[in-house]
Amino acid sequence: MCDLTQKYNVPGPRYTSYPTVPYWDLDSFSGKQWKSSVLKTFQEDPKEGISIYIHLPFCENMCTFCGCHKRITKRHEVERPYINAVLKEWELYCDLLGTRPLIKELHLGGGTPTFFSPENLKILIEGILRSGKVAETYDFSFEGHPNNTTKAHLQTLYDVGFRKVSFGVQDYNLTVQRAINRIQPFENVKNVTEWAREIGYTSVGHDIIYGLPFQDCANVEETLIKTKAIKPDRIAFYSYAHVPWLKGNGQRGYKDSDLPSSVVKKAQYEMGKRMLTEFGYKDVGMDHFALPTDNLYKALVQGTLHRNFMGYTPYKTNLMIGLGASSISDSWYGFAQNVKNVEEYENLVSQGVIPIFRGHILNLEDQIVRKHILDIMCQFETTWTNEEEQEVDFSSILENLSELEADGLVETTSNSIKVTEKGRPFVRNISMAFDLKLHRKKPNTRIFSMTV
Ligand SMILES: C=Cc1c2[nH]c(c1C)Cc1[nH]c(c(CCC(=O)O)c1C)Cc1[nH]c(c(C)c1CCC(=O)O)Cc1[nH]c(c(C)c1C=C)C2
Ligand SMILES: C[C@H]1O[C@@H](n2cnc3c(N)ncnc32)[C@H](O)[C@@H]1O
Ligand code: MET
Ligand code: SF4
Repeated sequence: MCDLTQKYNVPGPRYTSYPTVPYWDLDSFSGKQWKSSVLKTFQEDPKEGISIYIHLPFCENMCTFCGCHKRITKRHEVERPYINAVLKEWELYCDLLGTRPLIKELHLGGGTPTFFSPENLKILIEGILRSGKVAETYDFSFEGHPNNTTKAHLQTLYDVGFRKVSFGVQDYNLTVQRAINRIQPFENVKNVTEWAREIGYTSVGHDIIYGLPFQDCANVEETLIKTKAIKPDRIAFYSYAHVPWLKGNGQRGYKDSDLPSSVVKKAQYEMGKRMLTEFGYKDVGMDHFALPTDNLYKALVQGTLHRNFMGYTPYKTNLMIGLGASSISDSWYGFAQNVKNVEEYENLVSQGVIPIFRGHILNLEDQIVRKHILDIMCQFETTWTNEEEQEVDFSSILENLSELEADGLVETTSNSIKVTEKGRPFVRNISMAFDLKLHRKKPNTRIFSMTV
């Protein structure tokens, strides 16, 4: 296993989208095209419903491992103007759609959604729901910080329809916590998990990371043993993505040599996977484990699992609107990203402008490749048709896969591939074989994190 780990430990995308952001064709994108692609998808099937992602970018403290877009502040006066801007942006989209959309999925991410007071979160959600209708089956979720999530946060969001929450845990070891500037006692995680259950949340998730600075196998083991004691319904078991070159993400305070080697990292993953399986969790797909009772695992079994910018989700909608600074929207025919700076975001919205600054419209080849990458990520297999072969160079994809096949990670036929059990930890590498844009133009600077 070690040899394969070293062989396949290369920089690679996480495929929350295809094409990945660095490969968007910015020149042929315009706001006008974006709006018409949103409208086209919405009108194709208004009953399908839409997903909404809301980015809430503030945190009180900077965790130095974090790769998310956030702004560190203790000034809570920022809450109201930000929420007003998000509601205004939502109004701009509702005007474009011309009718109250059906909302199937709503996710609050960050940053730290629980930086905001329960009252302000209530204003936000009620404002969103006023211009939309909630679908019969719906999924509302948020990311909570165990250090500042209160019973009032959990109750308030429950009352407006939230049933799913995930908490950032990362690691329980104090040395690791000091290195990532995130002191977070087990008690805090236990409390918020228990409160969520008492209130009636049906899915509580914990995010755990391996590959953190100063973290060895024993730390991951200890973290998972503690986790077992409170048995969250879902566990995101992430590989630490070291991308200090991304502007403003704050990854600092430790040296590259403080990070576990790729061999240790792989051992942490293997051990974690073994332990989680013993504890009764199912491997759902890249990074995700769930109890068999959780709807993410049920979606995997039923073949309805989907992946978008929020990660894995049990529901697929073709239209996903991302609100807030830095959010990415997906209209199925295109992607668009909002400006990242909070002031610029608020200014543009107040002028009545949908605040996107870049995007990509998918051509036919992109659409076909995206479908197969999604199938690999969500179903671990995919099959293509003769018609698709007219548009996409599958022979070069098969060629890209030949080495992965020789290593026993995939099984291929002339028009299909299946990821083997041994190949599962390498889904990023397998997806890369389909990424024709990456093969045509290899990045000449560092962009992606390592795949292991
Ligand atoms: C809560 C924070 C977020 C996490 N993922 C996203 C957010 C807002 C969404 C997201 N993740 C990436 C992109 C860029 C689009 C793309 O390249 O497909 C978006 C919009 C990719 C990404 N995520 C992380 C990194 C370092 C990158 C870019 C480069 C790469 O692909 O390696 C780090 C990271 N962020 C989150 C997780 C769980 C994670 C690493 C495991 C959460
Ligand atoms: C939303 C979740 O994203 C994860 N997360 C944030 N930044 C990184 C990173 N650089 N590497 C891996 N996981 C990360 C954390 O586990 C957080 O809780
Ligand atoms: N900010 C929260 C935490 O760190 C949610 C996950 S990170 C986006 O716990
Ligand atoms: S991990 Fe969460 S709390 Fe920490 S900086 Fe990132 S978004 Fe903020």
